[in-house]
Amino acid sequence: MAMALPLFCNLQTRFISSSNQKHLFLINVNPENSLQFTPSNNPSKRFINISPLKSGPSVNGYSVDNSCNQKVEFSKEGSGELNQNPKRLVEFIKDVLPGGSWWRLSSDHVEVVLTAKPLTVARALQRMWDLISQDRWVIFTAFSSLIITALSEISIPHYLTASIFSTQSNNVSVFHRNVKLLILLCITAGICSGIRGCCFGIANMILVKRMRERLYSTLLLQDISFFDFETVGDLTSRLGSDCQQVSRVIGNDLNLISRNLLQGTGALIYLLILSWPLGLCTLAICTALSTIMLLYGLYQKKAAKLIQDFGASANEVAQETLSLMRTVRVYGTEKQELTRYNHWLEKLADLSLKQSAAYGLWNFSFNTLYHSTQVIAVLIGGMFILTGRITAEQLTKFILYSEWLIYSTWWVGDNLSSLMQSVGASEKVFQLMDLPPSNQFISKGAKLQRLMGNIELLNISFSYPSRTAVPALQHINFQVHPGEVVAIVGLSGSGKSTLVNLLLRLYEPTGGEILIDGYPIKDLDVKWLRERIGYVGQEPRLFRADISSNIRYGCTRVINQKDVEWAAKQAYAHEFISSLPNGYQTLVDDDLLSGGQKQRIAIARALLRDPDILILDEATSALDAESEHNIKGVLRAIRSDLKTKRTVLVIAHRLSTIQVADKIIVMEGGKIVEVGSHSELLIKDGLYSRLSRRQADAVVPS
Ligand SMILES: Nc1ncnc2c1ncn2[C@@H]1O[C@H](COP(=O)(O)OP(=O)(O)OP(=O)(O)O)[C@@H](O)[C@H]1O
Repeated sequence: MAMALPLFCNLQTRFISSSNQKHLFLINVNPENSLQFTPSNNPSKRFINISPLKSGPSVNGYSVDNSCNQKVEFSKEGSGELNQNPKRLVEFIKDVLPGGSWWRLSSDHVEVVLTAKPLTVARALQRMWDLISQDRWVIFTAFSSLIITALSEISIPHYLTASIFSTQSNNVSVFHRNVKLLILLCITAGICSGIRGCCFGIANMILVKRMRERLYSTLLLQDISFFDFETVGDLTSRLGSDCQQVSRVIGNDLNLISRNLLQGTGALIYLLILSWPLGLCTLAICTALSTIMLLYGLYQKKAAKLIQDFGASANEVAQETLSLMRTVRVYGTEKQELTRYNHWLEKLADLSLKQSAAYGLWNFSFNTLYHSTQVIAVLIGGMFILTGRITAEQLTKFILYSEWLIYSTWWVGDNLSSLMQSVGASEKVFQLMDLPPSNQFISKGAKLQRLMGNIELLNISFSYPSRTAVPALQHINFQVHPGEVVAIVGLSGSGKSTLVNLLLRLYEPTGGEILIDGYPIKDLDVKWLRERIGYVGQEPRLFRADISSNIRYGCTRVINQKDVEWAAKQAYAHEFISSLPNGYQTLVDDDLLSGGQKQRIAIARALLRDPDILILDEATSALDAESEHNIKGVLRAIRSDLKTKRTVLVIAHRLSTIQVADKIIVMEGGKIVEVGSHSELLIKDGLYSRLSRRQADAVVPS
């Protein structure tokens, strides 16, 4: 079986960062060498995964058409060829020997030039301490009991040996005293070890909870453009498995490292006191062990970081596929999706293989060095006994303590590598946690006494942060007077929803200014403003909750069930809700209702807020003809009812919906091309009248 590693001849993905590390760019180098920059707020993001599938390069497991893709073939069935070619055999051996190319950990052909300063262990521990410091009593209790346990345990071999040798010399009183001390030490070590375990467990739980809390709240306060770059799968992976991995630091790694460091130091001092030449031999072996351990730890840290990344990518694919299960089923792409998921699983397996091999090497080194300590101790110690420099009791104590020392070194090494892994995993979590909240949540804007609903757009231009080179809106100017019903129409992709996004301040315009009641929108308190806007999006999503809660969602004024039902009646949703077995208490989610029903609930949600500005973005697209007629009735009522006078912006493809509008704005390619009433625009015989005619033709058979 041959494994193909494609060379990306026409597409390279690189990450560079500007000096403040806050702006990253994705650069696509195409064959003409023109560069496309895509900025991001998120320093940690792998914007795109370019990785080889068996058939060629891919974007997150999807194949990318790359006609001039060159392939370099590596044979997995190397052994057959290796037998025939001794030169290849030598190369193969060189590759798999420690330090060879097989051990190299590659981040899947995505070259990360710089994301943020790599996180050191000290810095990671400092960050963890910041999170947990307000409950420092747990840590102090844990460490105090750890010290008592370690000291008790390390004293046990001394009294154990002394007890045995005191019986040999028939010294009963010394024997009794030693046995009593042994019992006391065992009980103390047992109790303190229990307290230690419990306190470290609590500290762990507090750490994970705070990390998740902090990360989640940081994510919730990010600009909407941040979510254009990040995927849900990646973020949930950071919140889930990455935080869990980090939790091992206090409960496991630090706990064991401290205990063994303490006991190892105690054992070393004891050994040097017993016999310094023998002690120095053991120390030399432990130093060799520590060096190997350090290298192994660094390797594990890098591997862990990659495992987190690949795990997040696998999660991303699974999340996407499972949430689009209906599409997958209808198009019969189960196999393709499995391949896409498998792609990341294979990468994970490959990494785990390297990790296991490294673990094997580490164990081999440990075992060899451990047994050499025993041999050296018996050899040199035996000679020392023969020359009368030490007693048999001292040599026994020496062997017991040197074993203790070497095991402590091994434990420290093992847990240090686990600590490195956790630090590797925490890197992205802390990077995300460090993202500053969106400016909208920091700046305190003005709150007007009341919102009249006058909207003015002055020379507005905009391009999405993820596609800065393509303008979505260009030099838009229009005004909506209070109480007016204004419709925005145009071909798909002409920028209608983008306009709404700017009005809702989901994005900030790149040029021009929006005025609300004469005030620049960016000077107004964004929360206050949004509370006064009712918005129904193109594809309203429902929360997994009962219908009543879904309608009440986000409503800040005091309301009761009657108000909820009033809003539902206004949106012509009351009838279908009442026909459900549990009425307004029926549990729904995004999949349990039809598109039209979801839209009606969303319209009820918007109306319940009693907004001064109502924005309906294709809010009637999924409604049947009768419901649409009813909604048109709502629009008419809004226009005529002076009590509920509000400014209404309607985006609609079905031009029949918006004939009642006071003004119709026609858009094309991000620009306004026509403005007028329905009849004025028909007379103009421009884009609107063309669209109108086309829709009429589609309805009336010729
Ligand atoms: N989050 C985004 N990131 C990058 N580009 C976007 C984003 N959302 C929309 N665009 C692009 O902006 C342009 C305008 O899109 P917009 O959604 O405003 O069109 P629209 O007129 O509302 O279309 P439709 O009637 O199909 O909803 C399109 O070219 C679209 O591809």
